[in-house]
Amino acid sequence: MHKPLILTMGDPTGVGPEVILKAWLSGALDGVKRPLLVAGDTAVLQRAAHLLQADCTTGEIADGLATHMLQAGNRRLAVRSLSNLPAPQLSWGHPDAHCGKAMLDYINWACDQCLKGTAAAMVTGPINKQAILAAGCDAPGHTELLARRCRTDKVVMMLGGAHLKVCLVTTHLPLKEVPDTLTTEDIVATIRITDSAFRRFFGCRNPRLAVLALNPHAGEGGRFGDEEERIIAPAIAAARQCGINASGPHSADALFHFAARGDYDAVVCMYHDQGLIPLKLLHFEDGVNVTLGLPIIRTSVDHGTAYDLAGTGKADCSSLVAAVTMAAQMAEKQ
Ligand SMILES: NC(=O)c1ccc[n+]([C@@H]2O[C@H](COP(=O)([O-])OP(=O)(O)OC[C@H]3O[C@@H](n4cnc5c(N)ncnc54)[C@H](O)[C@@H]3O)[C@@H](O)[C@H]2O)c1
Ligand SMILES: N[C@H](C(=O)O)[C@H](O)COP(=O)(O)O
Repeated sequence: MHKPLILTMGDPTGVGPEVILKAWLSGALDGVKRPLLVAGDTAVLQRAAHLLQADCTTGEIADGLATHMLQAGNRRLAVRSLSNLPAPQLSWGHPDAHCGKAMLDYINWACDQCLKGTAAAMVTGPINKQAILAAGCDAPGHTELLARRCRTDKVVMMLGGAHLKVCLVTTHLPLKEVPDTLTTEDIVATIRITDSAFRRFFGCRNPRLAVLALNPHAGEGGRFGDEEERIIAPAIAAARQCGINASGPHSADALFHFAARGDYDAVVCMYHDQGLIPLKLLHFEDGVNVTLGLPIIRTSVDHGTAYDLAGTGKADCSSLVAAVTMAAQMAEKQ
């Protein structure tokens, strides 16, 4: 029997519950060869089913990791109900600390199942970082939270679609702190983790990694900044010494064109928006967020809680479908 993929429901007041149900009800996940199990809250999922006008019933079960089952026609979805939120009273887009705690409980439980080997991978729905802070967790997102829980020092946030994959050296911090945060060691570690994950999970024998500059025109020989010469070029040289096919520092403005046409397997970016603007421009619908370097497999939707859409039934579930599909593919290579 295949181990399940656990889907964490994310913020109960955002679009997470809706995109999970939409993907399940549409049949878009039928091709996934592993059982799916939602770590969430049955009452909140029922509310999402109402929103989608789906005729969906809920029942209790005790079946492996599941405690409940949602049924719509002949479709069944296993659920581990980990919170008992007052679903009808939850206000769309306004998660309180109880919602924040629930989001954390879903993630921590799913992570622990993956660490124990009772699940093959986890796929996360979008959370609200303020709400988890209100519940006592100061991690800026899943990436850091999972790194801590798995006791892993260095992980890499990768977002990707068919045409472009970006790996970030720095993630959630003020832009003005980026230059002082970049170090040669951290860039080398990002390149190494990316290289190893692309060999293992994405079928690349010798991954072609483009490493970006920080400044315009790669610093223009020092005229527009010296991070390229001081920090980034030495990292590329060190990676190449280890046999990694890394090149750069490339000017960020032009490089994405060549990466998207297939000249590189991944682009190593110095900061969040450097990588995620081109990525979401090309792949907002079908992009997947993956944490590389963990001892477990974690993929995620590439979008957030979309409060402007929450409660309307209009959220697109393509990214969730892509994230589940990628988790299943990665699990085959575990
Ligand atoms: N994986 C995660 O947990 C994750 C990822 C990104 C952002 N976030 C969080 O989400 C919150 C909102 O962030 P944001 O506004 O930057 O990004 P967002 O992705 O929530 O919204 C940006 C825009 O994209 C649209 N959008 C998002 N998801 C969509 C979908 N499934 N279908 C159609 N349109 C969609 C929204 O309506 C909005 O116009 C923040 O708290 C952020 O930290 C969480
Ligand atoms: N930077 C991600 C994005 O914009 O999609 C996002 O905030 C996710 O962060 P975590 O996976 O760490 O929650």
